[in-house]
Amino acid sequence: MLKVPDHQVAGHQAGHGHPGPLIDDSGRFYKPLQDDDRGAIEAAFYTSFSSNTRVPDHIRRFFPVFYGTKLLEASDGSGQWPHLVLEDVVSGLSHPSVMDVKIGSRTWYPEASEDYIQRCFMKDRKTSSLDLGFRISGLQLYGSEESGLWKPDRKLVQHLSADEVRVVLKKFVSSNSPVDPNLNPDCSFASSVYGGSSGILAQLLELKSWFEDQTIYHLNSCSVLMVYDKKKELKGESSDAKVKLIDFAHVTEGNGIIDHNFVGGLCSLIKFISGILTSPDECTTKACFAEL
Ligand SMILES: O=P(O)(O)O[C@@H]1[C@@H](OP(=O)(O)O)[C@H](OP(=O)(O)O)[C@H](O)[C@H](OP(=O)(O)O)[C@H]1OP(=O)(O)O
Ligand SMILES: Nc1ncnc2c1ncn2[C@@H]1O[C@H](COP(=O)(O)OP(=O)(O)O)[C@@H](O)[C@H]1O
Repeated sequence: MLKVPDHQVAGHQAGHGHPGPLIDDSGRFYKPLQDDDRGAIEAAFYTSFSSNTRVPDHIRRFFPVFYGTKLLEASDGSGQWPHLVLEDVVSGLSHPSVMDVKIGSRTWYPEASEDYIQRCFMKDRKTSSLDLGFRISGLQLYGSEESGLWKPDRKLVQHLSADEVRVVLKKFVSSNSPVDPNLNPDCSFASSVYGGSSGILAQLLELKSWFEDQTIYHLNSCSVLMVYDKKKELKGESSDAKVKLIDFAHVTEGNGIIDHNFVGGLCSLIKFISGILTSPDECTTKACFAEL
């Protein structure tokens, strides 16, 4: 049975004349192809990437598995619509904590239309992208049985300062309530989710070392999705923290040049996360929580 995912944290949702993603019980995520160049570019990227022998296997695991495209009844009831069939990277998690981080200080690229460049330019300048090299596009995490799911306003999280971004990255790996402005995030899962030989930081560093060298693709406006199961962390079990790259609607050819916009953003995100691991107790001002 297909259903609308409640774990979607950013991107287009059903409404305003276009369908949104769907999931099924077998762990697949169906992303509607956008009906302009973006759909064709993303489908072409997945097709090229899946068969590109220059992509090492240890890097391939950071991308959702691609199962082709399929015509499906659109989630907004508008009829049959082509969808990308992808691995649902959140499937099987009971209390999924999910954060979508759009990488790059600029989301525009020279090949785009002038109108698109102008829109991106304004968004990059107004959000944290220009200052930090990335912006949090959206997130969700479980607070507690009482407070339930915390899904802060997307527009708010995109515009945070460096201090506020640090707070959100701390909340993401904390056991205490994310909604209480008087609580300093305890970072009790930082070492298991961000740290360790297979944690999020190690995965980001592995990606970085490939992106410092690869010149095949430029991942414009692409996101890092960070995912783990908070329920497992609360029970002291391994939560299989994962990093996946998503959203390839603006990929262009690298033409022998490294994707320095992506590498820069990744380095900046890495610096924030490694700072939390080395100084989890660093005092965070109350003003930062109040905003959220
Ligand atoms: O429609 P909006 O204003 O929500 O903007 C979309 C963005 O949402 P956000 O600015 O983060 O709230 C959205 O960003 P996210 O994927 O949510 O991070 C995309 O940038 C989307 O453009 P495209 O599909 O990548 O070409 C953007 O869609 P377009 O405006 O380019 O259609
Ligand atoms: N393969 C996937 N598995 C699970 N969730 C996904 C997957 N791809 C995307 N998502 C969810 O959908 C959101 C939007 O995806 P994205 O590809 O960025 O769409 P858009 O092109 O509309 O911006 C992400 O923030 C994430 O929550």
